[in-house]
Order: sequence, then C-alpha cells, then structure tokens
Amino acid sequence: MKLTTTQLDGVIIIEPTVHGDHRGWFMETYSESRLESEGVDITFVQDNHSFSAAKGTLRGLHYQINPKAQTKMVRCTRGAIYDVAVDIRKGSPTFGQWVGVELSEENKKQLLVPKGFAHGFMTLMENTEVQYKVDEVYSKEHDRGIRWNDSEIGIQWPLGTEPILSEKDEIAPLLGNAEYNFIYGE
Ligand SMILES: Cc1cn([C@H]2C[C@H](O)[C@@H](COP(=O)(O)OP(=O)(O)O[C@H]3O[C@H](C)C(=O)[C@H](O)[C@H]3O)O2)c(=O)[nH]c1=O
Repeated sequence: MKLTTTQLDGVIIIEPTVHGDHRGWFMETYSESRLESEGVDITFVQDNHSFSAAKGTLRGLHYQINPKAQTKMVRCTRGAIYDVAVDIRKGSPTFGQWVGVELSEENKKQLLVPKGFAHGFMTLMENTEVQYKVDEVYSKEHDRGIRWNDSEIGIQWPLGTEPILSEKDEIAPLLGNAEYNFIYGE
C-alpha cells in the first residue's frame, strides 16, 4: 500500500498493492492495521455504494456537520471519477482550497477525505460505481452541501458540460452562506 500526501493536510491518496497473476489480480482494499502503521488511525462503521448512469454526473459537495462529521475513504470500482475534497475548517491555512484526483476502476486509487472537508465527484464515464467507507453513520439532519461551482472555491471540474445534479445540489448554498462547524486543529 502506498500513501501519498496532497497539498491539503490529511487528504491522502492511497494506492493498494495489486497482486496480479494469470487469473487476474487480488488487492487488500482496506486494512485498519496497515493504515495505523502509516499514522492513519480510523475505524469505519459504514460502507456506501453509488451508481451513476451518465457521464458528467456530479454528486456534491457534501459533508455532515459535527457531531456527525465523517471521514471518507473513496474508491471507484467501475468507470472513473474526478474526486474532490475542499478544506472547510475555520482557521485552516488552506481554508477554501481544494484538491482533485482521478479515481478509476483502472488505477484503483483511493482518496482519504478527513472530517472538516467537503467531498464531491464528477463521473468521467457512464455507468460509474463509487464505493466508500465512512467513520460516522449517515445523519440526514447533519447532512450539508456547498454549491459545486462556487467561484470562491474555483474547482476546475474536468468536463466542460453542465453536470447532472440532484435537486439538492442544484440549490446548495455558496461557501459564504453554508453551515459548517469545523475548527482547524480540533
Ligand atoms: C449519503 C447517504 C444517503 N442515503 C440516502 C438518502 C437519499 O434518500 C439517497 C441519496 O442520497 P444523496 O442524494 O445524498 O446521495 P449522494 O448525492 O450520492 O450523496 C453522497 O455523495 C457525496 C459524494 C458524499 O460524499 C456523501 O457521502 C453523500 O452525500 O440515499 C442513505 O441512506 N445513507 C447515506 O449514507
């Protein structure tokens, strides 16, 4: 397993070791002890799986506010996505900054998105499936969003076309009007 840091502290790219042979391949997609040995101490409590039929589907930017904030470990098991994390921790030196990574069935990369970050992805292929682990259960009451194209954040989404959005994401607030209660360093 290879871990690569990004310009946002705590947002980490994980590349599992792929064991190939004449039949195909095998990989450990999650190992609590391996992550702990790399200084990443998380216990996940829920697995999520979403399917998006169309290329250009955008889910996000989402997060749950404290006390139900979630760390997510995201991977794409079919197709490909552009996966984005945005720092929304008050007082953070990288507040409002974002990082994007292509995750795909082919590259088998994963993205670790810590609590205090908004998360979203755009599908790069049709029939894309995303699976991710979270360390806090879903809580509709704590679910919040930020507009995908907020110019204050300025995410450079890869496809020039208007994305396919949920009604919720169509009307998500801009960062300046969003509700979040994450404090840098806490
Ligand atoms: C997130 C979630 C949703 N749901 C239900 C609620 C709705 O009835 C339905 C679809 O939910 P939503 O439209 O919020 O799904 P996405 O747009 O894929 O949201 C997710 O997409 C971005 C990328 C994220 O990072 C979050 O994990 C999550 O917000 O599933 C559940 O039952 N459990 C859950 O954990």
